Amino acid sequence: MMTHLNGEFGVKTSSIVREWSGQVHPALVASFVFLFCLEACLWVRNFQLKRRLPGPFAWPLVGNAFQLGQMPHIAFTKLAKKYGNVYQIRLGCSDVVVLNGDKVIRQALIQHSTEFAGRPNFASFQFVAEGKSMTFTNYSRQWRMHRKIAQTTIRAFSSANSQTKKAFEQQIVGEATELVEILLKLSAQEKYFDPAHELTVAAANVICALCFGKRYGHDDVEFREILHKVHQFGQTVGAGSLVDVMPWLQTFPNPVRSIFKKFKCLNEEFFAFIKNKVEEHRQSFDPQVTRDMSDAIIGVIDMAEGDMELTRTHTEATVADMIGAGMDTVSTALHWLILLLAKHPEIQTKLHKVVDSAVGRNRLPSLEDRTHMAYVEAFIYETMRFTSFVPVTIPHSTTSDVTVNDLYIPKDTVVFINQWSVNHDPVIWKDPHTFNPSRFLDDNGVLDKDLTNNVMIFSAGKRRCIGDQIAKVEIFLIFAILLHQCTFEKCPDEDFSLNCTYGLVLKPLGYKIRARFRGELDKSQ
Ligand code: HEM
Repeated sequence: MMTHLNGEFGVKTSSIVREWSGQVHPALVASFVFLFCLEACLWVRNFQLKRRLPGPFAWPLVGNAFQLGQMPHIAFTKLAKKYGNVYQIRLGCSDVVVLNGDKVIRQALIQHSTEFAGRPNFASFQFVAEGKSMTFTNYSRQWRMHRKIAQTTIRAFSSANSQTKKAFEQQIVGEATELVEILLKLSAQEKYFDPAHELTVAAANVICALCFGKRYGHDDVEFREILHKVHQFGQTVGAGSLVDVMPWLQTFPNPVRSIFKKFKCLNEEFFAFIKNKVEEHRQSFDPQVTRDMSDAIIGVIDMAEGDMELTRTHTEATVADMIGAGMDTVSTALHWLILLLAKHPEIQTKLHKVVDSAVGRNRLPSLEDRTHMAYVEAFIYETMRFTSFVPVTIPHSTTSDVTVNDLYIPKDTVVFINQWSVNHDPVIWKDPHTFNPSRFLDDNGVLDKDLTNNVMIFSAGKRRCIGDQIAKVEIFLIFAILLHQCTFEKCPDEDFSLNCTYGLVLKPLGYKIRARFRGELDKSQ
């Protein structure tokens, strides 16, 4: 019934590391040696001048970049055992402080929320939404205003009142029922398949309907391309990405520079798609009728241009932030949920019983059923905790000097927040490497809210995810409907390991399942 995580998580080699192993021209080797010596001299000087935090020895030029391996969050957790929960590494030319463990991370993000609310001045961040992305800009008065507008817009279209709540719910139910149909179609003639693409389209359609009032077919070619770009984006901006910490790699041909060029292109193409959609909205904009989130943002930012520091490009960037953040994350959660469901048939049977007894067989699950399905919620929380599929947040930076755990961190330091270490912290989790949804239920089968609050997947503090509530609603409803309608069986030829690819999100490596229909709704009851 339980899955042990140790040794089960594997990883597909990151494209940077894989490509880096190629040959470079001798002249470049000479430049490399020169730079290495220069950096060594600077390093010795800095070492004598700076008050350093604990941390591993950092090699000149590359620092600790190649010590992080293919799963940086695991390497960070191992280093914490040796150097404590606050330590410093060096990545290329950047000093990076890594925060680990529940206590330290909450102390930093909640008690010192403003000090840790910055974003580093990374080269890649300047290319996201022409440098106007709320997600990737540093802490400032303008950023606070930008974030407030984005948050208020999300609330207005998901939870502001019973009418918006119902409309949002109906949109999700529509996507989930279409998803069921497609999964069953793909399972025809006993076929096994990877559900990744269908889950991505379902999640993407929910956020596209909110932003543009439009959804796409599962085979739409233009949409497929956009989804692919969002996926590639996440592969480049995760912690441990070399493009930002070794800017000198951009000065001569090498695989990292190629990856960076590709990153710029995909950002331009993705932003062009968003701009085009927002421009269509501007053409037909009517201040009396707010059709969707694009209209709402146009109504606030475009219409107040001149009175506010935000421009029309910020309008487009806000929409890009929502679409970019809302697609890959929710679909990855669903991808892990189905993998773990198929991997644990005995848990799946229990979940079916819970759903049937809360909902019956004459209607589909709704949000109101949530309180009667504690075990379903527990399964979702345990999946988030166990996989920690956003293992490290988007990099933070300090906005002023700050002390954490009695250790001094200067202003403008890059900070990595290791969420995986919170979710596997042995101080708060019993057997953290065991998959056990029941850990979230008390003796009466009621969901333990204190424990669910300990799961960290949406970060905390001033940079906490602004889509957390809509993500939770979406994940619960889609998952509950899939459970109500289908049984998922794993392909017997596969070992169903928890191998994954590393990026901003950890994605399961392709796996195959089959969906079986659990029977027509009995409308006569
Ligand atoms: C399961 C789904 C999701 C997960 C696990 C997730 C997780 C995260 C994490 C870890 C961050 C970074 C926080 C930090 O840097 O400390 C973040 C930021 C963000 N998320 Fe989400 N997210 C999810 C869904 C969504 C959705 C559906 C939306 C929008 C509609 C969204 C919008 C954002 C935005 C705009 C930010 C940037 C916040 C800022 O920099 O101030 N997310 N999310």
